[in-house]
Amino acid sequence: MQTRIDPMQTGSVLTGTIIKAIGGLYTVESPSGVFDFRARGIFRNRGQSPMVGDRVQVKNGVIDQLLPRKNNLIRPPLANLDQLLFVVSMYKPAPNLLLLDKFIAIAEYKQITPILVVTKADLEDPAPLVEIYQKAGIPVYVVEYAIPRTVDAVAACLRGKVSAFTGNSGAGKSTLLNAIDASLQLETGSISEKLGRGRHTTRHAQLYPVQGGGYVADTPGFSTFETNQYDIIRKEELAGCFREFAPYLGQCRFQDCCHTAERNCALRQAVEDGEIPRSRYESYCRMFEEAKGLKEWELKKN
Ligand SMILES: Nc1nc2c(ncn2[C@@H]2O[C@H](COP(=O)(O)OP(=O)(O)OP(=O)(O)O)[C@@H](O)[C@H]2O)c(=O)[nH]1
Ligand SMILES: [Zn+2]
Repeated sequence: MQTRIDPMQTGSVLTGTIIKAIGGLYTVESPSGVFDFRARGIFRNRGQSPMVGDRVQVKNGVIDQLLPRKNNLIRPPLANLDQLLFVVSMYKPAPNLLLLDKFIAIAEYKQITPILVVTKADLEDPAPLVEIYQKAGIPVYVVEYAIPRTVDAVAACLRGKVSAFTGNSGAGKSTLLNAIDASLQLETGSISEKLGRGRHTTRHAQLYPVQGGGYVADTPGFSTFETNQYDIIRKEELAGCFREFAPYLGQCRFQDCCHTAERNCALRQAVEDGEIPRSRYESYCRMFEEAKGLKEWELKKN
């Protein structure tokens, strides 16, 4: 624990987390309090840019050093995420498993824990979806607003972690955050108030402290996680982004097995045996085909 210091005082050093970034002004939460700082010009020269979620060192009232990042997303711009909660509704919109598996793979690739949150379970039986993802080893929460503990369970999984929510329009993100806000008591007011306003106008992200530790990230008016050219996974690395494939990798007849059409493929056998969910395997094959078509220059940006 740092002792309380005046961050503007000459010679002072402070370490904290950027919780907000607007127009070159960074809000840093530290053991000494919450302060706004600018960053040294050197970052711009190096093409580095401090991001929300970054751990930084502040010297003489200026952000002087970015501490190493665990991971980062480009859109929304966020560093050091621990977990991504994918909000998927059972009905209108219906689940799109290929899209979901793409996002999950990107999270795995960036070493962000994927978590599935199923909504509108009152409108359509969630059991088949839950079975697929539980079998895949991904944490699944089914939210039913008539049963408060199902909301509390989601709130509890946020404590002590840096989390972000994402999902299709209409999947129920705002509804969920509203419900969570009460059981979680997010500081600095309600996130949900910021959701749905100024949609697609701002792209900056913000971290909201969670009582008991941790943060929830939100991008005002924009909480959809986008895939873009930065989120491309090489075909050789793709199988490693499906956690339930792990026990079978290296077990195939051919060392360089792509697991798409080869004979004596341990992974394909596991699908036949019902050990790997078929829909997950199909997503892998679709993504593998897409990754095969990538040009080297598209991968360099990663
Ligand atoms: N029946 C039912 N309706 C729900 C549930 N969750 C959300 N809804 C409804 O679904 C609609 C969309 O929910 P929102 O929370 O606005 O969805 P969103 O993901 O925030 O959508 P965007 O703001 O477009 O990104 C609203 O009419 C909600 O009342 C649920 O669990 N059951
Ligand atoms: Zn194989």
